[in-house]
Amino acid sequence: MSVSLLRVSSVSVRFGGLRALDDVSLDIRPGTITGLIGPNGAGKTTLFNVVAGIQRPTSGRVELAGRDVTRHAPQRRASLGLARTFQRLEVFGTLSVRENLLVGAESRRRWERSVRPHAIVDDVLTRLGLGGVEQALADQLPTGTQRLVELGRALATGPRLLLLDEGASGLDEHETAQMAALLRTLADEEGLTIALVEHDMPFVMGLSDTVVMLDHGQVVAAGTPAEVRSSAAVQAAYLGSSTTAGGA
Ligand SMILES: Nc1ncnc2c1ncn2[C@@H]1O[C@H](COP(=O)(O)OP(=O)(O)OP(=O)(O)O)[C@@H](O)[C@H]1O
Repeated sequence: MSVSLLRVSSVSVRFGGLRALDDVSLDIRPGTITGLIGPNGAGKTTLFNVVAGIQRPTSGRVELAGRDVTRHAPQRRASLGLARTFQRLEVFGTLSVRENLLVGAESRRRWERSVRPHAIVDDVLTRLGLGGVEQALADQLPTGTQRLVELGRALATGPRLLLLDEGASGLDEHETAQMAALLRTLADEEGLTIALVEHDMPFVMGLSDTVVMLDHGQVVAAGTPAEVRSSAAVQAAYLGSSTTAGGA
């Protein structure tokens, strides 16, 4: 039996009268890529926030590697192997690429005292092909490279589970394909578990092992990309749009 790395059980989040999440459950197996789709306002970011510990659920439970983390602060979850990136690019523009990655590596040292931050950064620079720009200031780099820096900073914390909130947003077709290949390699060769929110349907469907669709805070479809693509819920939500979802 394969053990879930992430288990979300019956999670609901209410903002006043609004049910942003309504009894959501999902399991993510180690080393897999899960794509989270759904129209604007479906609850995708709220679900990420619940998993990351930024949003306390009104009810339900979150387990990371078999441990109940529902009441754990974000930093404690990070120490258990959770990292996330944000919808808006969040690189430190006035720091160099190396310094950006060091922020991630230094935070890892808080819970793993033996790590050598510069060695971690060297490794991430190599894995992401960023060695040539390590001294460049992040905000002087093109969006595609900044997305890699953001990813690199998350990787430098040594995650087991990476939450990517629109990590391919703003990338051109070529960069998007490169990002997909990179994420696939991280999952297949390093066993990294990835959950991603993405509006680019070909990207999600081509990359994910499992796709989960949220609508009005509920899981309305879940399965392989082929299963989800043919589900009535997806057909209804995205009828007439084969390339993008949600319109963001
Ligand atoms: N802090 C908050 N207070 C009140 N309502 C909120 C809050 N955060 C989110 N919401 C509402 O909860 C619902 C779900 O929002 P959420 O951002 O999770 O959706 P999403 O699927 O990520 O949307 P998008 O694709 O546009 O990013 C929306 O109706 C949103 O307006």
